[in-house]
Amino acid sequence: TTVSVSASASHAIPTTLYGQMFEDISSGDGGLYAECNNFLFFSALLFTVRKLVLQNRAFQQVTPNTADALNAWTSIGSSASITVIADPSPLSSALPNSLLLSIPPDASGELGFANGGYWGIKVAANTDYTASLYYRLPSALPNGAGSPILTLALQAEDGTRLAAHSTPLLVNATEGWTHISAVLTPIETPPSTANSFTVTVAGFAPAGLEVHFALLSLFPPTFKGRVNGMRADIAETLAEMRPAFWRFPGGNNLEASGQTTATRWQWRNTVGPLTERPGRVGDWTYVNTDGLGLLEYLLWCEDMEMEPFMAVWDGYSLDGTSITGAALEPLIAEAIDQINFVIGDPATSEAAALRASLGRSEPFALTYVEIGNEDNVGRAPGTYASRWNSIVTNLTATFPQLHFMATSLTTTPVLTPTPQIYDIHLYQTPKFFSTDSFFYDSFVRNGMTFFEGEYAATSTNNSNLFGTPDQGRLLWPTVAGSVGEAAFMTGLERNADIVFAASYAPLLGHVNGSQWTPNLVGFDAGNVYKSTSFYVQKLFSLNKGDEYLPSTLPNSSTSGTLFWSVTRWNSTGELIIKISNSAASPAEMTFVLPFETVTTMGTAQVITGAGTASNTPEEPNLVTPTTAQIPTGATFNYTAPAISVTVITLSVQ
Ligand SMILES: [NH3+][C@H]1C[C@H](O)[C@@H](O)[C@@H]1CO
Repeated sequence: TTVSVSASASHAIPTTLYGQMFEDISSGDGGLYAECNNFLFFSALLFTVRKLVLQNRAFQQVTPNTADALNAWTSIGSSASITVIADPSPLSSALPNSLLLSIPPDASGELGFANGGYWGIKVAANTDYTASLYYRLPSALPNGAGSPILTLALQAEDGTRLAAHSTPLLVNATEGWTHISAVLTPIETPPSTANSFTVTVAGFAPAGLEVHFALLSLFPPTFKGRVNGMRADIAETLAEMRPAFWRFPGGNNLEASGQTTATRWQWRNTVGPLTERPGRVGDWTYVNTDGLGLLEYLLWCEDMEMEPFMAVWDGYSLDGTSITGAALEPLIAEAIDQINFVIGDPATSEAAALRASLGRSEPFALTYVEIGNEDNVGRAPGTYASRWNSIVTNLTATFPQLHFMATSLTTTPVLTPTPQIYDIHLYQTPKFFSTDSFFYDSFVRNGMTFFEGEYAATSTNNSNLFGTPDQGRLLWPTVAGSVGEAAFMTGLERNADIVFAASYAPLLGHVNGSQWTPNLVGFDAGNVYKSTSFYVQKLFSLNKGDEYLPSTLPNSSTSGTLFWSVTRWNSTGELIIKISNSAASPAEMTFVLPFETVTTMGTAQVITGAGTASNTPEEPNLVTPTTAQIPTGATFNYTAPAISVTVITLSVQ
């Protein structure tokens, strides 16, 4: 195949082209959000039947006085008993439940309870873990009872205490809640992640003891040291691909999961002190703590130098019901407040003043707001057109500088005002992606632009893209799937005059249990797993170029197996040639470049392997990119390996 390249760019490659889509789908609580204790409750849910309402660090949205409500906590000491209760004088109205530790008279020893982390807690020597909790004593201890000692500790599987902090219980803390926080710094690294966070009391009077506990938290070091921040190893992996944007909070998890609007994601419940965040029954079978909330998302975008692509709820519930007309008005007001929390002026907007009160008076950068998620005709009762009209008319009037993204099908229903942007999602087979990089070539150029907000090869079975593994569903991205996605992405670059952003979905998933596979990045308590598709996303994102150079078109028929795109960094003239070869045999290519002086040595970064090969926890680095110097020139040959992605970079004067 000979590829002749034009010297003059046809269009820019937008800086926003490659980014990340996020929603809490075994990815926030128990993942990117660094709180350890959540992991445990989350795992309890995943291990047990879906019926459970997920427990988390603050017993949010659970049924008190049930075994389920304790699911992830285990008592320490046979005479200690623990129960989750609806506290008669709760820590806050947002957190009405607490854990009651009861120790009977004449008990002795260290008694309490433990939390085993989400399939474990990673503990490393010389690392600071911030443990905190609230406690209160329902009744004063008898005089002369002395002060029982409360100990927060990290404990290894064999019972070794890795780090501990002890403090006397304030025996007169009978009415109010006492907050304690301690930094636990182990001096040794335990042999596994099967560690526990323990809370124990000792030295209590013969009369026994009752203590209420609430909002028990254990944080490891976070990305950039942010308080209530992100798990550093996962964050650093995501940062590797230098994403240009972050779509949040969903995805399905934005939506209302029941008949009522009460189950939608509500931004106000996700900001402010953790004691004021009630949590929410999310759309992926577990309760979200909402410890990862709107402000945390916005600060994360700044820490990662990403643009927020923020969604507002649009009145659609995942059960297919939706609200329109006057009933939407309060939700439109809520969306206006949500946007004002991000960009408003504290002097004129209460929501912006709330942001300022939380320490951020300056507005955040925001350009794009998505109206709902996947609210296409197939899922909504055809009310998207009226909801879009009500919402966007109001938001445009209030925020004329923002660009709103529609989530319905581009062909129907007709929307007014006419959307400037549609968010298109595409889940398909590796073969589809390998042969359909021309998806956008036929789109009319009428000013409409597109956000490919979710795409992934999900299954080898094109008649069941979301089935089970034995029906073809991919558990992990495969080389064939990643090669297909790369072919598709060469098409995104060829059509970057109308496609301004794209993100693989879902971004993150826990390898011990999640609601969706495949995911771009997997993780467990101690590790992060980079998939073959992650490497493709990273290679393309780091080697974007900023202008597209037209070249000989690939074979766009369904027999096509070889796809490429040529871009350039305008400032340096450096060329980037991305190639996807999905054929089982190598592809001989000749590149004819219209430049006088082309370097005779270029760099080729290659991802290749068996089509069914995946990076898994068992073989996390089975397929990783290799880098080689290759002979180049004004005309040069390159052999694209079978089932491979190549990114060639070469300097041109
Ligand atoms: N159903 C998929 C599409 C939806 O937007 C996401 O929540 C899901 C996983 O990426």
